[in-house]
Amino acid sequence: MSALSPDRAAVRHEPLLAVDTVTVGYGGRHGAPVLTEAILAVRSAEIVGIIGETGSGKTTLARAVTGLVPVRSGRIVFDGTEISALRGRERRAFRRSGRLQFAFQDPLRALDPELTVAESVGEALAIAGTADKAEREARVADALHAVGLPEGLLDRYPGRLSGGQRQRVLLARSLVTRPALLICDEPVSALDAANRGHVLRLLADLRDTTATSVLVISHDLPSLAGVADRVAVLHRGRVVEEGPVRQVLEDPQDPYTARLVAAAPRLRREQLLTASPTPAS
Ligand SMILES: Nc1ncnc2c1ncn2[C@@H]1O[C@H](COP(=O)(O)OP(=O)(O)OP(=O)(O)O)[C@@H](O)[C@H]1O
Repeated sequence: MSALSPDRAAVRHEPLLAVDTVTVGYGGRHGAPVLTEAILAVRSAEIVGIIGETGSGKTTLARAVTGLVPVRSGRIVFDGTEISALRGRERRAFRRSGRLQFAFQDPLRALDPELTVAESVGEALAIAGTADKAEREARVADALHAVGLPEGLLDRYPGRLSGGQRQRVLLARSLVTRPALLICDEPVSALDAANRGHVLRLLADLRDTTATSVLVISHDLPSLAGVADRVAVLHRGRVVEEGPVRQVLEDPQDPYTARLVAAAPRLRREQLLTASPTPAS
């Protein structure tokens, strides 16, 4: 597929997630659409980045995939199920399964201040129906280990964690249900350079060791360049370009993408990927 003009071929090969000509708007059927006929495919063990300026519709796309806003037209298929058509009990069951997880934009507000790290991370498992307490504790410990957080933080409340630690707790909470697809909305925007490198590397490790697919939303092109296999460029609610990250960065076909690339700091993919992890405590 060419980088320009994302086409329906991308969704014919039954990827893990297929967003097929999806239009979304707020304020009822007469409000202007903020996402127009969006097409996107995420395959197994692939990191796909969504890039676009503020207000371009990135979060709306993620919210549509997670069922938080209804689609006006088009369909969203996840692992063979048309999730945009699920209603009521079926939709609740799908959500509870934790197969598709969404880590929100703001790590401070997304964590309940009244829950310890252990309670926060364990909550997702309890919701997913993992009743056995010992199993829950083991899975919580595994998830914390996976994101590089020491077990000593299990009993801490979010108010006593750094921004980087909170972001990792959020990731641990999303990972604990072993999702097939993880959607991260601006996972590194609140972090300093060292923590940013660590979180991006975590996402890459997750893909490589557990074949988890990740959809990463960011307005920061260098961050995406360091971790994504493919990127989709959103401009005014439309996917204007989509393709392998190197191709899109080195040979942008859409004028808007070309402007984004030209404006990005000259950070090289290799530099980001070799950023060494920093201790979390
Ligand atoms: N709940 C809502 N009700 C009405 N309009 C909304 C709502 N949420 C978002 N919008 C509008 O939809 C458009 C897309 O917003 P969205 O949050 O998806 O953009 P974004 O690309 O994620 O932006 P940012 O990078 O600033 O997070 C914007 O014009 C925004 O004002």
